[in-house]
Order: sequence, then C-alpha cells, then structure tokens
Amino acid sequence: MDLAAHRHSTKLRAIGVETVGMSKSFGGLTALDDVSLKVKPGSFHALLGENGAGKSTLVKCMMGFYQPTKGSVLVNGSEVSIPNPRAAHAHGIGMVYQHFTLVPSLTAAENLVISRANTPAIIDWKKEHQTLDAFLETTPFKVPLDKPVNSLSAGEKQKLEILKQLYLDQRFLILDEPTSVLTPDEADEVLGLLRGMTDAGDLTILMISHKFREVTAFADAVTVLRRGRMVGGGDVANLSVDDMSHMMIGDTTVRERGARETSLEKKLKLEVVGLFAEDDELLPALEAVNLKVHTGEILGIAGVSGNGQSELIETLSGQRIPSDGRFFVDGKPYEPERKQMDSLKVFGFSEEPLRNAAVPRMTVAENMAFRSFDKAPISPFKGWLSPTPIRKKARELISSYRVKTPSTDEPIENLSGGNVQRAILARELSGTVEILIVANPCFGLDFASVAEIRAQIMDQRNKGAAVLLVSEDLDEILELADIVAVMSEGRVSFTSPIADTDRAKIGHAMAGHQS
Ligand SMILES: Nc1ncnc2c1ncn2[C@@H]1O[C@H](COP(=O)(O)OP(=O)(O)OP(=O)(O)O)[C@@H](O)[C@H]1O
Repeated sequence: MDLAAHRHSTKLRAIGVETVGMSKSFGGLTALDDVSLKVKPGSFHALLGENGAGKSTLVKCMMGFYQPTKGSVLVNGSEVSIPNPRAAHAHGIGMVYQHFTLVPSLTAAENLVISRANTPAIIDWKKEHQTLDAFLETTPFKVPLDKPVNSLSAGEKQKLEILKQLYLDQRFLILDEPTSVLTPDEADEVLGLLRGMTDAGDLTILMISHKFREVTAFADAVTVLRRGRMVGGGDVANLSVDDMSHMMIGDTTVRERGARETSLEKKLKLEVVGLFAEDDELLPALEAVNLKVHTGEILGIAGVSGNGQSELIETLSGQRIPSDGRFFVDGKPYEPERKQMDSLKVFGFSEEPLRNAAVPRMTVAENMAFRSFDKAPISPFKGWLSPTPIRKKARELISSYRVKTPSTDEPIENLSGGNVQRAILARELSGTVEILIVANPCFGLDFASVAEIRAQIMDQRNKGAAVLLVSEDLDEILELADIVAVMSEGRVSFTSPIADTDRAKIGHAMAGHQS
C-alpha cells in the first residue's frame, strides 16, 4: 500500500489545541492580552467577540501567520513551535477561510491532489482516484469529484474546502465565519456534518461566528473575547444568548430598530429596465433584469453570491458598463456618474469596502471625507484638503457609528474588518439620502453593529429613501425588505411582497428552483 493510501486508511483522531497567555501588540495597540483558550479534542468550540475584539489575531497566532508577543500553543498538551502556517499544518491545524481558495477551472479531484505538499511531478491519476475514493469513504462530505469547481454550488465549494483540510490530515479546523456564503439550508447541512465528525471524535472545530443561532445549534463550548481579553465562556448548554451577548459588549446598549412606518405616499423612484451586463470573463452576468424601487421602500435582492448581484451593484454605481438596458430616476433617464449621483442624492455601499470604497493607506479621517472632499467646509479651495474640519467631522462620525480606531489619523487598513465597514457606512449614510444602494452591509459585523446598521437603513427608508438592498443573508432580507426579489443565474427569478412569502419559498428560489 502506498503512503497516501495508508495514511487515509488509519483513522486519524481529533486533536486538542490550547493557547497559554497569548498576547499580541501592533505598535502601541494591544490586540490580544493574555488569552488562554482551551479547545478540547472532539469539541465544537465557538469564538465570539465584537468587531475588533481580537478573534482573527488569536487564530492567526495559532496558525503561524503572526508571531505572538508572548504566549505559547499546546497541541494535545505539549508545547509546539509555530513559526509559519506550514508548521501549523504539520501539527494538524488547518483553517477554512470565508472566501474560497480553490482553483475554479480545475476539478474537485485535481484541487485536492495539487493541494498536497508532496504532489509528484507526474501524477498517476488512476491511483490518485482510488486513494480519493477510499478517503471519501471515511468522511460524511460528498462532493462530485470530476466536475470543475466553478460549476459547483457555494455549499459544495465550502464542503470541498473542508474536505481539502481533512484530506491534508488537519484534525483541528479553524473556521472563520464559514457560512457567510451559504444558503440557510447549506449552512445547516455543513455545520451538521462537522458536528457529526466532532461527536465521533474525528475532528475538533474552532469556529469564529457572529451568528448566535449557529453557536447555540452546533457548538458545545464557547469563548468570548472583548478588547483583546478573554471575558467568559463555558458550555453552550449553560449559557443563554443574553449571557453571551452581555459578555461580548458589556453594558453597551444595542440600538433598537425603529418601526416600519407606512404613512408615506409611495412614488416610483428608481427603475431598472431590461438590464444586460457581462462579467469580467465576458460571460453573461445579467439578463433582462427589471426592477422598481419606490420611495419609503426597501427592495431586498436575495440570492447566493455569484448570481449577478455584484454586476447589478456595479452597473448601478457606474463601475461597470451595461451591455444593454436603462436606468430611470423619478421617471427621467439616469446615468450613474458622480454629478448625477450627487444631485439626485444617490448613495452606495459596495462589497469589500476596504478594496472597493476606501484607500487603505490613507487615514480614517481622510477616508471618511471622500464623499465631501471637494465641497466646503472640508475643502475651501479645490484640491486642498483641510485637516481640521476633516478630523472634526470624522470624530463625530466615529462616535455616532462606534468605529473603533486608535485615532482619526490611523491608516484605515489597520482597523478590523467590521470597523472599516462601519467607517465607510458612516460616510455614505451621513447626508440626506434619496436613493440608497447597499450590498451585504452587515457582512462580518457583530450583532450590536448589525442592529445599528439595520436601524440606520430603516431610518433612511422611513424618511422616504428608496433602498435597494442586496443581501446574501436571508434573515436581513426578512427583517428589512418590503419587497423581495431573488436573483438566480443573472435573472430575477422570483418577486413578492415580503408579507406574502416566507423563508422556505425564498430559500427554494435562491437554490435555483423555479416556483
Ligand atoms: N496588522 C495590524 N496592524 C495594526 N493593527 C491591527 C492589525 N491587525 C489587527 N489590528 C488591530 O487589532 C485589533 C483586533 O483586530 P482583529 O482583526 O483581531 O479583530 P476581530 O475580532 O477579528 O474583528 P472582526 O470581527 O471585525 O474581524 C483591532 O483593533 C485591529 O484594528
């Protein structure tokens, strides 16, 4: 029997990992302060904490991406040295990221085989397939091996990411918000399978999550971080959601969303007619999309990512030229370019704000001033940025949107993901808004920030804004939208007032079934 076949025939068992007194500073900032986390072998452990609490820093230290300032890692009780991710892998510690890392044009089998450090120069595919089949027998995850990855659903891709880690013999998996790209059914399926493997003692999971529902349904233990310190945790069975949220934010009050007001007279505000667009590979991404958004209304676009939503947002915000179709605002033709956006008060919030809507190396204050940088009082003379009003305005926004930053002068790229998002949203929502176009505004945010941002969006709607909300989070659509439209393969496949539909019907349409 060859080595790979032998490896997969001996059943590998879950391993336990601990951090002892782990601290990490970035310059003067202590991101992690004396954290001792114990994840028992075969447990499903959740790591909770608000944005910027230190979760990513902790797991990056465990994975060898960062060297801790102090502290150590134990694997099955023995101290190990993890100078880099390769060393973490050698100790059986692997990580599954929010975003996919597979090669789209290769098959699942090819992706697995090339992921091995010891892939031979000439691959004996017959033998590899036999080994893969034998390996699949040992896991509950089933994925078609011979299809290119780009033809798999998001759920299948996520399963393949996990399979890849198991194939590489990682028996301690760190998952960073693993379900953010999945439909609710896919999320439950993937987490259920993982829970089965932990119960069987084959795997240990450490999952970063902001979703209490997932933590209570699938995790058995939890650790909560706040401002870099471990503030609590224990068995999930002994903790309520209130206990966990209190550990996360202390006595900070969570903003309640205002009621949905219906008194305003509705008027057609934004219309998309016969929109066609291509993606970056020049393949059809949008086909004959028609949408209407009225004043004082939120149109929620649901769908699994990659079904045309990004292209829709990009065409509406002038970042992609449509191949056909027209936009109207107040019944008049609309071109999404800066001048019209300003005069018609169209505001937008794109996905991945650090990449698409910010200049990473510039300061928080400068990034918050972008929208208004060529207008008084920020710039009394064109082209000259006046730092004092920029900082003053930034300080106001930082406090009302609870952006955690050491100062207004910190480069925005040093903020945690959630805080970059809050800074950009603060910038976009701070003026008078008539049309608001937002994509996944709460992606990766902690529950208190989610409540805050959703309240802000509802406020804008109640004040009469027409809101187009693209979201992969069905709970967000159910909570905010007046009308829901589902995008599937570049088309609007389903539309309904939210009151006349439900989670199952929308989920069904998201999965690509015609109803
Ligand atoms: N490379 C870095 N340089 C400077 N500061 C950093 C760096 N990485 C993280 N930080 C800071 O460390 C703190 C912890 O950030 P971290 O990303 O670990 O938080 P998190 O809990 O993962 O947050 P989120 O839920 O938003 O992802 C934050 O204040 C962040 O600004």
